[in-house]
Amino acid sequence: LPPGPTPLPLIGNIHQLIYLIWKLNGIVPTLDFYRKKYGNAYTIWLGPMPTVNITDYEMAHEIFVKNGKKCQDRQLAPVLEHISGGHGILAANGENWAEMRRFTLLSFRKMGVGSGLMEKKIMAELDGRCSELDAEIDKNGKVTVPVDFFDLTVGSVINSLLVGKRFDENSKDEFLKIKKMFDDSSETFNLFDLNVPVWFLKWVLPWRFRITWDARQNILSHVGKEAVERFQKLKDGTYDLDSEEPKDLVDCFLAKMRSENEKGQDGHPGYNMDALKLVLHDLWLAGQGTTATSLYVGFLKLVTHPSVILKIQKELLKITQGSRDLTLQDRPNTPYLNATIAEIQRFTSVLNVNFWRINDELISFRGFQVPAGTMMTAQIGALHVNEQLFENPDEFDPERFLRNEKLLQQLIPFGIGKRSCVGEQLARSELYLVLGNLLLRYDIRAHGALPTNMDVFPYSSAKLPDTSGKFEFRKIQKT
Ligand code: HEM
Repeated sequence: LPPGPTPLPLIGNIHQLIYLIWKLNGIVPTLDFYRKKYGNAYTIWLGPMPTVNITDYEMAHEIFVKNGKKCQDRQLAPVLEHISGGHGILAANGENWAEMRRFTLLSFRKMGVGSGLMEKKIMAELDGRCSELDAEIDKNGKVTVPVDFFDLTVGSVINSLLVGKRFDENSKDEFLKIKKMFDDSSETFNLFDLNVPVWFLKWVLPWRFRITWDARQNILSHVGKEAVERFQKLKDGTYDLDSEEPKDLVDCFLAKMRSENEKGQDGHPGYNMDALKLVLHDLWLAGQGTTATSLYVGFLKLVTHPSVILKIQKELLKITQGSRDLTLQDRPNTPYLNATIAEIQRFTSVLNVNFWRINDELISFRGFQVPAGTMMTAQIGALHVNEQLFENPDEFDPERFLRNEKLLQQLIPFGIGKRSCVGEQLARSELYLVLGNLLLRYDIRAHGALPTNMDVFPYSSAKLPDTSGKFEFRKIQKT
């Protein structure tokens, strides 16, 4: 195994980890500390289990792409596996996972993700949100924009894709309720919960087990409500499916479920209502907060770097002449905006600790022999602050990606290999269209003091910034 701190029997390196996470104030600085000490591949023992952590792109590629088939299973947090029963995408493995991942990617393609159709949906949502801002600007000359704006825009896009409904003024509260449930459950979920066995939680810390269980059940019934209602209507004959032009992911799933059921014994057993709820849950969980946080952090960075805003606006005005919206087809002609989005994603790195994979065969790399059954991962957060790849990593410097084009490839905000992000195309489209078009339409500044704490729960597995920051938008007058 790669080198690492000396483990103690039974507890491994847990005592050192707890001390360092406390002393350095977070998981990413701790992983970075070990990288500096042991190199880009190092072993940390979580109790009796070794974990191999990778903080370099080339090495991550060698393991998770070249040896991709050997490590497509995820180390599932026992409590989440217990709740999901092995269904869904995030906390599933094997045939069930592969089928649901394939199904989701295919359905996304059918619904136009990565094509003009999805672009239209994103722009329609953005236009709707902007018209609310414009009404306020017409009255007061400016509008104050809190994090909810990004949350609702992204939440609406994902909700229309999944269940065909955007969040408007009437359903805004429903969105905020679901969002709060997700946030609360991520805040309480940490490194400990990722690994501890269910029996231990149930018997020794039953209140902690209840928090996770209740949160997930609540979320599942909220997110799945629409699907259950539609299934009922389908049974009553008051709803019909159009498998050629599905309205949303629920339609795609119900059509597939029907066709698999018709095959009888030969049909895939994974298509049932519990599985549908879990797929919806996973896509909502993985797709909403990540994208909205990237936009919010992006604007925090931009308003504190007004020269970057000016350069983007100059680039965008040149190609749109200020007379049309920015489209996905413009991407090859907006290198500065592309570089800025990359730098925002490097800063945001949404996971403090990436999910571990388990290799099912021995993996040899750089003289190390990692036996089957080891937990391995590319630690994205630590990789993105590795100064060997990203010089002066604490600086917000979009131009680093223009000075060295290879860097774009070495940035892996969506993970790497067989378990990389299913929503990458959708997220990239949203970041480009929302960020670019807002900068084309508005003069954007900070409203009051901005928070500097980018990780309010540095011990949790996801990175959650202080969301109290607000922005002021004023319309840019078109020439
Ligand atoms: C900026 C936005 C996003 C970022 C930074 C992001 C990042 C990630 C990362 C780092 C992973 C884990 C990869 C690994 O295990 O190596 C992941 C997995 C995943 N993401 Fe995303 N994601 C984003 C948006 C989305 C969206 C919009 C969706 C869905 C609509 C989505 C759905 C998923 C799913 C389902 C997985 C699990 C894939 C699997 O296990 O096979 N993500 N994402």
